[in-house]
Amino acid sequence: MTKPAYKRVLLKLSGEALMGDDAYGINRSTIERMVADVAEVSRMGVELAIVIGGGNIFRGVAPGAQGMDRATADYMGMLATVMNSLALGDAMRQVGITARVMSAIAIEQVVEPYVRPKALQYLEEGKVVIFAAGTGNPFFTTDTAAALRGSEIGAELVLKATKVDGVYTADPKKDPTATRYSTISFDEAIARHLQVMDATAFALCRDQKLPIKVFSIVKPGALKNLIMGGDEGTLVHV
Ligand SMILES: Nc1ncnc2c1ncn2[C@@H]1O[C@H](COP(=O)(O)OP(=O)(O)O)[C@@H](O)[C@H]1O
Ligand SMILES: O=c1ccn([C@@H]2O[C@H](COP(=O)(O)OP(=O)(O)O)[C@@H](O)[C@H]2O)c(=O)[nH]1
Repeated sequence: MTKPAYKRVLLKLSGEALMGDDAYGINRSTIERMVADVAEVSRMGVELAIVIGGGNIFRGVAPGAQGMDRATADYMGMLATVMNSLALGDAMRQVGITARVMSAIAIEQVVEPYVRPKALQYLEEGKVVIFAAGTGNPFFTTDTAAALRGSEIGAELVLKATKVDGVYTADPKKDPTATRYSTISFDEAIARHLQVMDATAFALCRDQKLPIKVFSIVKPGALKNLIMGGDEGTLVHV
């Protein structure tokens, strides 16, 4: 059997992708499918850390948050990521994968706090680590949390799993003539204001020389193919 191309990666799962075709919340079959993909990679011996979004439950800049203090709305968004993280951790347990949820916000009765050496220990033990509550700070996103935690744990790659299959010249949901890049530099992605990830996340990864792969969460087998070094999605590089 050929070996995985990576030893340690950080996977960013979009909260909205968890909705599947539902209007909000967590779609059961969608989470089960995602977990099956993650479990397959974890069983190959790849050390896997996950950051999950919260957009399926709450988004700080959503219409429902209109008139709210931005920081308060963002804290609600971070708490939403804790719920998704718990759901994901439990779904992993059900397929026999040991996962540990660590929160950037102290809520000790619910999940253990994020402590970097502990996270590294779990990864070395082959456990999947799920980083909840984003960066713990308002005005940031879970994409930035992925860049931050990915840098902290020395991941070789940030994998951004999303609804589109890569980075396009424009938002493919709005512009059907948009074309996909197979690779793009951080500087170009930032300069062109490509909205697939926020500029803070791009800039942090650029400074840390941490490449990002944007790929489809909907395409079956894409995660495994990517881990095996296959051509998938868009590589964002220094
Ligand atoms: N240049 C672009 N290339 C690819 N996707 C883009 C681009 N600009 C905007 N998008 C949008 O960004 C979304 C991906 O962002 P993502 O963070 O996964 O969504 P979420 O906000 O649910 O986390 C896609 O659904 C796509 O419609
Ligand atoms: O470090 C962080 C991470 C997230 N959030 C809030 O949590 C929400 C959900 O995260 P995100 O939008 O990144 O999730 P996704 O797009 O992946 O569903 C955001 O809108 C923010 O309001 C935040 O304030 N700080």
